[in-house]
Amino acid sequence: MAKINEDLLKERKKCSFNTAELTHLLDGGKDKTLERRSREHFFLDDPELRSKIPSEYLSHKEKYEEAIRKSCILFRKVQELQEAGKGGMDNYREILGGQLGSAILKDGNPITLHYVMFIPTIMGQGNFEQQAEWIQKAWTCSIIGTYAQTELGHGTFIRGLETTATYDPKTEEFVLNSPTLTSYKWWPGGLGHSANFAIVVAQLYTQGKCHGIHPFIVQLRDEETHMPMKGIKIGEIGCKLGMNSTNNGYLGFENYRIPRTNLLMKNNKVLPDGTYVKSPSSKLTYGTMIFVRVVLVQDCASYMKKAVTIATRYSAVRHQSEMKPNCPEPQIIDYVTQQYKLFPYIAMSFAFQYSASWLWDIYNNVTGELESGQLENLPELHALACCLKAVGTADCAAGVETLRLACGGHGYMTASNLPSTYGLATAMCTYEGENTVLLLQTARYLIKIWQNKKNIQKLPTVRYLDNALFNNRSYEKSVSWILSALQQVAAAKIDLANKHINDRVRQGKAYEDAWNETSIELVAAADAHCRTFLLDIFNLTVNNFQLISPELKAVLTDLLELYAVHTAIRMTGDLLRFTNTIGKDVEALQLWLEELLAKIRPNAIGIVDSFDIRDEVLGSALGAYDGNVYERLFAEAQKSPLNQEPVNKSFGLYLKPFLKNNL
Ligand SMILES: CCCCCCCCCCCCCCCCCCCCCC(=O)SCCNC(=O)CCNC(=O)[C@H](O)C(C)(C)COP(=O)(O)OP(=O)(O)OC[C@H]1O[C@@H](n2cnc3c(N)ncnc32)[C@H](O)[C@@H]1OP(=O)(O)O
Ligand SMILES: Cc1cc2nc3c(=O)[nH]c(=O)nc-3n(C[C@H](O)[C@H](O)[C@H](O)COP(=O)(O)OP(=O)(O)OC[C@H]3O[C@@H](n4cnc5c(N)ncnc54)[C@H](O)[C@@H]3O)c2cc1C
Repeated sequence: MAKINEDLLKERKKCSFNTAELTHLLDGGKDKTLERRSREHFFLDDPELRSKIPSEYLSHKEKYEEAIRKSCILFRKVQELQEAGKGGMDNYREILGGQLGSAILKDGNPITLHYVMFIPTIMGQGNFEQQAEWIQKAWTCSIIGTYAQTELGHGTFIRGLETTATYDPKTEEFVLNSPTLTSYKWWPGGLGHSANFAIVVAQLYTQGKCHGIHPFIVQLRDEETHMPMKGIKIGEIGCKLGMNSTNNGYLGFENYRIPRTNLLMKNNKVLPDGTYVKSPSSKLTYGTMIFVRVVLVQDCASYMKKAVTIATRYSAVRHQSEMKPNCPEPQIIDYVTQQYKLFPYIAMSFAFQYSASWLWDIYNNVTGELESGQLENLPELHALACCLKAVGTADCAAGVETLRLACGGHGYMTASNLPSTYGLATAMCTYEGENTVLLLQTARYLIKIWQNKKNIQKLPTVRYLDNALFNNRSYEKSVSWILSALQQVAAAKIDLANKHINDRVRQGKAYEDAWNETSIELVAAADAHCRTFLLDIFNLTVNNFQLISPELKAVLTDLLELYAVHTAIRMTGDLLRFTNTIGKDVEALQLWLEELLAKIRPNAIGIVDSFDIRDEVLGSALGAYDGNVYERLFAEAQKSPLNQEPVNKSFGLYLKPFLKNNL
């Protein structure tokens, strides 16, 4: 093992709690930690899954080819684990989610959509016969699918999609067409050259009537030759800010026929004669999107943990400037401004992990109810999933960028792995529902609840709104005070937005125009509501831990308090505007924040060590466990193809003649 950097050694000695205890707590138990480590060993120590050349130096085409090579090995290995009865769903979570997957494929996996959306859509939207026909093929990867919903012209407004599927009762087939350029499917992951099947979302026409968008299973390529089927126009959309090996594609149809039974018919049906049979809720078709939004919140925690581990370790190793004359240069982690860039994101990763697991439980309960035809809890789940996805991904992307900046110049190197982590994180703000649009969905729910509070006590995530407007508690240095103040802010923002919509309607505006004119406030209200949930769950979780050591409890309490105070300070204006808070209280909050940064300082390295992220997962010269930052940066530079020869041919071709001409 390489020699450990002296600063990190000292930091690790300072830690006041047992890091293994926190690792086990975060994993859900010691057995889970061991299972995870054994899974990491199984994947990361496989030489076949290593790259000889850093992916940044490959061409676009080579990147894709390497990604497909690795993806096939990766999923074959997942299948092996499943067959051996090891790990179950956790294997998929780790491979597809933020940690293992992005370690092996830094720039994204072209087959992800097969697991994250193709299979879940068949499971959620297919009837019994369709599941029997397709699930087995998909599980065993006899076919590879993607989820083709977004078009060149529409991503958000899915009722406006233009691809048509017109039923022909004579042949009992649907005929797919892309009537315009803007109707071309655009974006689906793996669609370009990887998938041979897709769930295609299209407007269903039968008996001369359009019944709105529906999901169809469509074969795109020949199963043997992989050539596009006749009537299918398909390709890749080109280079992007990040995720350059996910093979996002375009797709058009020209009178392309599929059997009637390829319409997923669990919810809506078309009978052989063309009769349309409607489901109890048109929104059941949107089920896969809820599923992905729910799992993305977990990914936010993963990316944040990764970025904060890199930046915190680097900050302990890096020395810069003089704090006092003629004294040694301090570690940059000793600058309080640096602590302010790092520690709130450590705390935030806990907040997101805990909320993600609550959301996952709520999702499972509600989808269980949907199976038995109970729909009443779907709107609350939808509203919560939308805001947590939006706030989680926005905070995660902003956090990764702050942490990259916290690493100075070296953070700008791809060898820090912060740029590609940012590429993955910022994409989440757009896909699976653009964040502003999702916050407006939550706001729509909150306004409805505000206007009719009759059943509010039955709705756990919004029941606080019943009386929060009048909380008015005087300042106390406690999480419970901050929570109560944030709840009052959320309630006041919803109330005010509601009032402004009503005022505008009274002035003669159409409700939709009044809504649009109030939408900045509506987004802010949904954001504030979401932040009350995040803090509430963090608080409940830490308070419910019974069997942990007092040392660990103290650290988690520090992190909870930091998360609370940091949130409150970011909302200072709102606190002054909507609660009893006065200037002196803001000063007290600021002092409390500084106190917490100082308390967390000696444990910072211990906490990020507890995340137990292997060096291969961090993939960073700045964040490795041994802290040998400069040696690793130097070694990474040697991998540049330009450094493989002392003189590049461009010298002879261009520089030399240019230099001569200037003599
Ligand atoms: C199986 C094995 C393994 C499993 C593995 C498991 C582990 C996995 C591990 C982790 C891996 C992660 C890795 C990820 C990698 C991902 C890669 C990239 C993926 C990216 C994919 C995409 O990017 S894929 C496209 C997503 N594209 C959108 O996301 C469009 C947004 N656009 C809308 O979503 C709608 O278009 C929008 C705006 C609502 C308006 O829709 P609209 O106009 O029809 O609706 P309205 O606004 O009129 O609303 C009418 C009423 O519907 C209500 N409602 C609306 N939505 C509802 C809903 N979903 N459920 C219930 N109710 C809903 C609403 O609340 C209203 O209710 P009410 O009337 O009562 O008020
Ligand atoms: C990396 C990546 C992977 C993707 N993978 C897939 C995939 O596998 N399958 C798939 O089908 N799609 C995929 N998508 C597409 C993605 O789901 C859409 O890009 C997303 O839903 C946003 O839609 P849009 O691009 O049409 O943005 P737009 O809706 O055009 O958004 C542009 C702007 O308009 C605003 N806006 C739009 N509507 C409203 C409104 N009602 N109120 C207020 N403001 C509004 C937005 O807030 C935003 O600021 C992917 C996208 C990315 C970036």
